[in-house]
Amino acid sequence: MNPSRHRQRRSVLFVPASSEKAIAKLPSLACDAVVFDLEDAVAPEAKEAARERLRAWFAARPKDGPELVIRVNPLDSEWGTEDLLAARACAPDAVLLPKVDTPRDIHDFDDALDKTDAPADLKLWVMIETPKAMLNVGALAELGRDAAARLDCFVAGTNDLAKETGVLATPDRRYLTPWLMQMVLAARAGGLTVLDGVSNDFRDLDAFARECAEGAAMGFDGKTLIHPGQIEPARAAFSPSAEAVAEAQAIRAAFALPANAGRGVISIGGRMVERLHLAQAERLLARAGRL
Ligand SMILES: CC(C)(COP(=O)(O)OP(=O)(O)OC[C@H]1O[C@@H](n2cnc3c(N)ncnc32)[C@H](O)[C@@H]1OP(=O)(O)O)[C@@H](O)C(=O)NCCC(=O)NCCSC(=O)C[C@H](O)C(=O)O
Ligand SMILES: [Mg+2]
Repeated sequence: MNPSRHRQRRSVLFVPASSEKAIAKLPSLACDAVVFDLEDAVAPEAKEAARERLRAWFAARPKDGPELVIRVNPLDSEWGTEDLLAARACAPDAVLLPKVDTPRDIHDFDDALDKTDAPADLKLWVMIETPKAMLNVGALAELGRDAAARLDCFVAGTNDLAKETGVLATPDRRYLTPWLMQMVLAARAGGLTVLDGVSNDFRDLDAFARECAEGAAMGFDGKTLIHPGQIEPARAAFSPSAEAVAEAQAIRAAFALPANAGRGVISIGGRMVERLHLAQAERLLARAGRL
């Protein structure tokens, strides 16, 4: 398994690459990953200066800190090639590709990266935000099954999905939820991490905490964020809770009892617990241990 797939991606903050002020704020922020945006958050006339700002920032990048990602414009847009070259020069941990429709788009981008002699450990994240990407999400995820593949992470683009489909983005996300679940399922099949979409209403942190809890329950690994105030609620929601850790420890302890050594299924507190639950508990404890 690719080591980057074990990284925590609970809180993933978008930062417009054009915003000097937002970039200057980064050392004080405790998010798991930062996505420097060259796409929708940057006006056409500001793209070139934004690339230059990124080059300068990455040249003095801190040794430790969050995972660093650059979102480029699509390769076939007027900014795509320059963005790709700037990303290559910055050497982030990953590049995030928006508006992907088909596996061909990923192959083309991968080939373009190879032509720049990009290192094999430069990862590729992909926005799932078009109707075609939704229809192809299983085939897109398949590309992550190869251990050497760059493809590492799906990011839900709920704003673009709403725009392209006409679906109403209600606060409870009732019309978007089936597609989000499909994305989680596909990501699991392909061994990818998968991040929930952004919440635009960044001042309402109660609603945001509910949306994070919902995203965690849906199986997302973390949430993409647009504002520093969203970091802490996301971190909390996507970390194993004290109750979940205690329950996992109880399952581990029960199976460690000599009386249960040869048993596949036991009962704990009136509930059936099988060895698959033990495996699940071990995974949760390992994750909690890494945090
Ligand atoms: C949404 C914002 C424009 C709001 O900005 P602002 O009004 O400045 O907020 P505050 O005054 O509350 O900011 C307080 C301080 O925090 C800094 N700040 C704000 N946002 C960020 C950030 N994202 N990263 C780092 N620092 C940030 C401010 O500079 C203030 O600093 P200080 O005064 O020194 O204390 C703004 O939050 C913003 O631009 N957010 C990011 C927007 C973005 O990147 N959008 C693109 C990605 S989302 C997307 O495209 C989704 C997807 O593709 C889809 O289809 O759904
Ligand atoms: Mg988008």
